[in-house]
Amino acid sequence: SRWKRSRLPLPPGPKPWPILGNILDMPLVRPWEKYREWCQTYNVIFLDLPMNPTVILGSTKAALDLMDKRSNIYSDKPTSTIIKMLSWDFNIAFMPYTNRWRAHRRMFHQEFYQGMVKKYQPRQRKQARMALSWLLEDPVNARKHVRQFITSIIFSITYGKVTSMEHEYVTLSQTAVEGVNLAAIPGVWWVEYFPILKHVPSWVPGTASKKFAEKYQPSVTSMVNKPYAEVKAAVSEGIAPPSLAASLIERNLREHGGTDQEAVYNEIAKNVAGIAYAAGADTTTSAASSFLLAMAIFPQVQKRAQAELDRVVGPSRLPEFEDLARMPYIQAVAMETMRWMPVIPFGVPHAVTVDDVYNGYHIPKGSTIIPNAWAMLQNEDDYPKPDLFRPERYLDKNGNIDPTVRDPGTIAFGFGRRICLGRWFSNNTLSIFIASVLHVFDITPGVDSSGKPVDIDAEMEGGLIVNPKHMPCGFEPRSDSARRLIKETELDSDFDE
Ligand code: HEM
Repeated sequence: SRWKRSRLPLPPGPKPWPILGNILDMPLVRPWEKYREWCQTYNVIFLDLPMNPTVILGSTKAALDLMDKRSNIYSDKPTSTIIKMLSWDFNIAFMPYTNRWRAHRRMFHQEFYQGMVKKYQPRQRKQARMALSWLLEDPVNARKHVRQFITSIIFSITYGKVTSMEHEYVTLSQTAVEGVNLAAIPGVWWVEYFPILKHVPSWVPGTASKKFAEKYQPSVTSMVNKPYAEVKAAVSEGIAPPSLAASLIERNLREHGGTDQEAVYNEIAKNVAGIAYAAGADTTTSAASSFLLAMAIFPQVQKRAQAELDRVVGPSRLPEFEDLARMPYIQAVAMETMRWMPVIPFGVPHAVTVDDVYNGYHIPKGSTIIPNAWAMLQNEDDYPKPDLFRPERYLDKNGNIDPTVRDPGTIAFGFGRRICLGRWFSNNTLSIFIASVLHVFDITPGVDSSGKPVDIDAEMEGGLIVNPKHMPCGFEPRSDSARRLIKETELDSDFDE
């Protein structure tokens, strides 16, 4: 009864206990599966969590009805004690719906809107091509190479440097993202429901959140502060290579230097650069990894994609961005990648700012709204035989993209006013990688470093962001000319340590 400010009933849901509500019902592992089970009969489920009424949306219709059509009231974010304790609240995706969020979103958008991301394509193409030679030389470490090429794209655009995976900035961000991945699973941290716990010293048994924050928080702050400070110093010495951070710093000096606004703008610019890196690297790495896995499991998809590449690109060169528009099957492979193994399976929760009514149910003001993207993208009605990786589902009878089939990106990238700001950029990275890899390689499960055949299946693991549990290791050049094309990319490598 604690949330009932209306005569209407709350949405149905598992029966709560006194005081603890549904805390003990919250699934800690693969939560999206339990959410789907709860939503089997009703699209909208209510969970009574102390201090934190929570609504799970189990269908695309419910998510669009509320988070898109009513985005004026569904665009807030839940206040999370653990995210604050980790200092991850610099991330736009976790910011409340305030002027501070607007200022961050505006600045981010200026650097990553659909028309702007074209300028990043040469870097994306180059790094995707370098990944080809790494996959050829060292196929058993495919997972590392995928991460490396994507991290290099984002880091070089953001801070003007190409780094190795061992670089401090890369390891800092990996640790920071590992922290948020664990922190953002609803129900794991009791401090969310009993914030008093954050004041209990970390040596007291049972204060896991405090110890957890002590472990991860320093990496989060360093990830945001250190590379930005380095670029700032280089700008003042006049030696900064071109980068997003450098251009924001220069613009700030030009437009706000010496005014009260300078510090405000500087803080936003630092966060925007940090978010590009933090929100962009692991998400796109997950998508590119699940693409490789899907290819090893569904070889017939490779064959069809390769036939299209042979027709449009031919054997004597690698694919260019301009080719993509003429390759609907490759576009469909990219779309199916976003559906088959959703990168963020239960979305990034929103919050509703006023009491609302949906389908005759009362949705209390302040409720956390969790869109179960995985269930939406695995829904049989929209995507028949959802376990299968079938790019054909997006094509009409002439082989063109069929606009009547829902693009999984409209779910996988979130909803309404909070939809992902990096989606065009990320689509470009993924599409050029897909086209380049399929153009030159036949992908198979392969053998591991001890020569044992690699077992693969479609299992995914993780928290907020998931990754395929298994990665293929078989990357065989399709022909001599393919091998030659891969070898030519090696001449192009560059690293700044
Ligand atoms: C496969 C890749 C990616 C996926 C699946 C993904 C998914 C998402 C999702 C689900 C959200 C939350 C949306 C919501 O609250 O409804 C989000 C937010 C965001 N993403 Fe992405 N993302 C990806 C790549 C990127 C990249 C490459 C960047 C940056 C270059 C980026 C920047 C952001 C930002 C800044 C937000 C916060 C938006 C806001 O709250 O206003 N993302 N993303």
